[in-house]
This record gives sequence, C-alpha cells and structure tokens, in this order.
Amino acid sequence: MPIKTLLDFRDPEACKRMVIKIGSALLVDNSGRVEVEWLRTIVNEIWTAREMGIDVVVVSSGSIAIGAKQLDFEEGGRRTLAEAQASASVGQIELASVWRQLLAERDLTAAQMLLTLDDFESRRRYLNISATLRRLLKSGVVPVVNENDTIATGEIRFGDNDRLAARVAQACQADGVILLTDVDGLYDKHPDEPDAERLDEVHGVTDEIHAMADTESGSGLGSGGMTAKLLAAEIAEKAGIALAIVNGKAENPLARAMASQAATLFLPQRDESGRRAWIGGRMRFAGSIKVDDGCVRAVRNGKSVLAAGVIGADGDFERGDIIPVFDVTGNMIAKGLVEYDANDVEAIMGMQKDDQEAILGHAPRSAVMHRDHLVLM
Ligand SMILES: Nc1ncnc2c1ncn2[C@@H]1O[C@H](COP(=O)(O)OP(=O)(O)O)[C@@H](O)[C@H]1O
Ligand SMILES: N[C@@H](CCC(=O)OP(=O)(O)O)C(=O)O
Repeated sequence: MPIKTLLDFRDPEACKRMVIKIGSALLVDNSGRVEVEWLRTIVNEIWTAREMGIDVVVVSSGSIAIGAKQLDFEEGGRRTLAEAQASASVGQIELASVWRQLLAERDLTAAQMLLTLDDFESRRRYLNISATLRRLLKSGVVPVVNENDTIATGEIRFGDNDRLAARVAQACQADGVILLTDVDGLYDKHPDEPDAERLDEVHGVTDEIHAMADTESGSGLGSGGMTAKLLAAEIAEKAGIALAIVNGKAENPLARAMASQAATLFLPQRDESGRRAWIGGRMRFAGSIKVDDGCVRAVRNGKSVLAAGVIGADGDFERGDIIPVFDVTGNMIAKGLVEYDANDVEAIMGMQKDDQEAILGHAPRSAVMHRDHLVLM
C-alpha cells in the first residue's frame, strides 16, 4: 500500500478504518497548553475522513505534559512516578474536554477510553475493548484513547502511545495507523546528523532498522522516541496493518503528507487475524522456552513445538499461558500457548513421546505448543 493510498480519503481502495496517534510534542506547547488551533485542523481532517466513510480512532498523548505544568512539577525523568500519575489525572480531564469541544464543533461525538497494557494482555478484556471500539465506530463516534496513566506502572505500562496505537488498531481491525510526530519519518540515523536520509518504505522491521533509532524523545515531552514507533510498526506489520510515521508539525498534516509523500510507510508483512494476531501482539510473559535448531526449522515450516526439541524453560508459566519461544542464540522465533506448566516442560524436555507418560503420570499432550496456537515472529 503506497503512502498515498493510506492517506487518500478520496481513493475507494484506501483504508477504511484508521488509527491516528498524536504525540505529546505536537499536542502540547512548552507552557503546557494544548495547541488548540493546530488540533482544530486535525479535527477537520478527521471530519473529512468521516465524510468519506472512513472510521477514525484517535490515540491522544498529552495528559502528563499538560498536568505537570499545571501542578508545577519538573520535566521528564526528574519527575517521580506519583507526580507523573497525578499530572496525568489533572491533564487527562483537560485533554478530554478539548477533544470533546473540538469534535463537537464538527458535529462529531467524542468517546474516551483509558486503557493499560494489561487490558490488551487479557483475552477477555481485549475482546471487550474490540467490541466497544467497533460499536462506537458503528454509531459514528470518534473514540479518543489514551493510556490509563494514573494506574499503569512498571511492567503493566506501555509508557509510549505508539504501541498502544498499534494494539488499538489490532483490536478494532483497522487497515492503517498514522503516527503523527515531530519528524518526517524514520531516518537512517538521527535526523540531527547532516547526512541523515529518510526512508520512504520499510518492508519489515529488522535489526538493521532498529539500529537507526533511539529511545530519546526529540522534544523531551514524549516518551519512547523512534524506538517505540518501530516496536509499534512491528506489531502492526504482523497484524496486516500498514503504519506511517508522518510529520504533524504543520497544519493539516495528513493532506500535506499526501501531497509531499514525505513520510515513512511500514508495509504489512503478514495478515494474522483474530486470536492469532492477539497472540502475536502479546507483550508480557510469565516465562519462556528455548528450543534447538531442528525445532526452529520445524516451527518455521508450520509444525508444533515438541518436547524433544525443547532445551530450556524459564520463569513460572502455567499451562494455557502465552509465552515466547527462543532459539539457541536468544532470538524470539515465535509466541504461543503452552500446554504445560514450567515444571512439566522442564521434566519432559528433550524426551520423545513414549518416555513422557511415566514422568507426567498421564498421557502426554500432542505437543508442548500446538501449531494452531503458535505465531511466528
Ligand atoms: N532514526 C531516527 N529517525 C527519526 N527520528 C529519530 C530517529 N532516532 C531518534 N529520533 C527522534 O525521535 C523523535 C520522535 O519521538 P518522540 O519525541 O517520542 O515523539 P512523540 O512525542 O511524537 O511520540 C524525533 O524528534 C527524533 O529526535
Ligand atoms: N499517556 C501519556 C503519553 C505517553 C507519551 O509521552 O507518549 P508520546 O508523546 O506519544 O511519546 C500522556 O498522555 O501523557
């Protein structure tokens, strides 16, 4: 899908449902105020998309940057967790109110959804997110999503809204994600370097692509830097979703990006849908298993993980958990639903089926991870 197709509201082949993510650096000025005039141009673009029959979900950052200024807390890393969470609760109410007002000016209804990483990790809550989003879109409402920063900490936190946007896109089965930020896209080195060049298209986020980015926020207001956007692109590309990094600094950024074609587009690499996409997008794990080279080859050829190929089990996972599979060099090759607790995997690893029953005390299952519940990375 060329960038034009992702952004062209008049093209009948263009994406019919998109997630637009707006970073803190764009939304909030240095004194902690929302850039209302600029945001009004975004709302106009959302309105245009809606008029063309395209569903739009907004992922809006900014609550911490707004609230921290109001509460007079220090910037960035010097803020305590409690200060950041207090800032988010003060900032979010203002952020929601601005969105509601600006969308209402175009006769659009806003809906607020505050979510945490954990909400996406639980299959039941993920399905609820999905159903709510789809129902809101059916009613022509514009969902405005942010992380629930007041309760999300440590490992249950996205921390950046880029991956949240990719997970939201997965949950509502969007065709495309647009990450609006303060650069024209992904550059082959930090854009401050004089010879840095922008990439037009990325066909798969490889280690080489990751090496181009870092986690620093250019503005100091955002979090996760370009690294977070690449992690989001990885989630999207495996779920069959196109993702574009677009400069949102000027007014009407979507129309401008379409005219200039200056952006980076990440093309979908696979089209896992439904439950498999959810498995592939999981981020928090109770443990992992390691497998030998023969097992890696088998898994890549669509086979299950058998105990005979497992050479290690880490952590405290339980039967039914989704956990990653690593090769001997530590590369994650797949994620899947494990059929045994960690103790049982340790007890039977390396064994053929016939030898497992005596150890387990019951007939072994067909595999440690069945191919139907296994998603390649
Ligand atoms: N290779 C790269 N290409 C483009 N930008 C990069 C790269 N590496 C680091 N960056 C930085 O990433 C910043 C965008 O991330 P961030 O500040 O977190 O934005 P946002 O708040 O919109 O999420 C850019 O301003 C740029 O300074
Ligand atoms: N959820 C946080 C946003 C996290 C964040 O800073 O994201 P981003 O600006 O998109 O890098 C907030 O609303 O302040």
